[in-house]
Amino acid sequence: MTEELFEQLEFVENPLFETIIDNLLVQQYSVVNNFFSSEEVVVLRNSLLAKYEAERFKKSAIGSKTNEEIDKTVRGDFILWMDENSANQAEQLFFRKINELVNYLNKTCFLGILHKEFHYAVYPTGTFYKRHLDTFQNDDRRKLSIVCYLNEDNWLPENGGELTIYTEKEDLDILPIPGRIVIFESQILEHEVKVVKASERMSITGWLKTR
Ligand SMILES: O=C(O)CCC(=O)C(=O)O
Ligand SMILES: [Fe+2]
Repeated sequence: MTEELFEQLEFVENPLFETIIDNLLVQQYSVVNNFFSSEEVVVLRNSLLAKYEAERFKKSAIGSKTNEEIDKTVRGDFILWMDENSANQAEQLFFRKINELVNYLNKTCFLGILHKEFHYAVYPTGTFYKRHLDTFQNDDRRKLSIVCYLNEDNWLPENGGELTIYTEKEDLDILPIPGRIVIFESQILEHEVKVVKASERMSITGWLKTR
């Protein structure tokens, strides 16, 4: 029997995914270290850097994918949208893992995730993304936000660039440690990227969407 067929017949509980779901239910966010191994991070970072150096990134904008406006006082990162249909090997690896999570969420939580969109992001020194809600971007179909950090191993607290999530209880500062992913409720949690003080901050950010 192929693995795929087996999966369709028997539901296998995944402890990591169960932890993510628990976290989301209790606190509306989940921080997972080593979601991507250090080898996978290297592969993904090299893919990002190759495209960044080929100048395929553009200045980020606010608004929806089709209704964009550039405002450097809000955000200063450079982005490149990923296309799953023409994914290179690194991106195939990325989407395999993300799809595993999406399928699990749909099976266990009936989240009804039908679409997803992801982009690479580079925040050069001095850039930031002011406090916002991801659904301000004219997109109320965004259900879960996912950020995956691709920085070098030696990302130090003094480099800045923390993701700060504003919960009812606290302001949570999360360092963009390589391999770490952060998942949170797009429609509920405001967040920001603090000023990057040294180095270039590299990531993949995306949204799981309904309808
Ligand atoms: O890079 C991050 O930590 C968060 C990015 C973000 O908030 C966004 O792109 O909407
Ligand atoms: Fe955001």
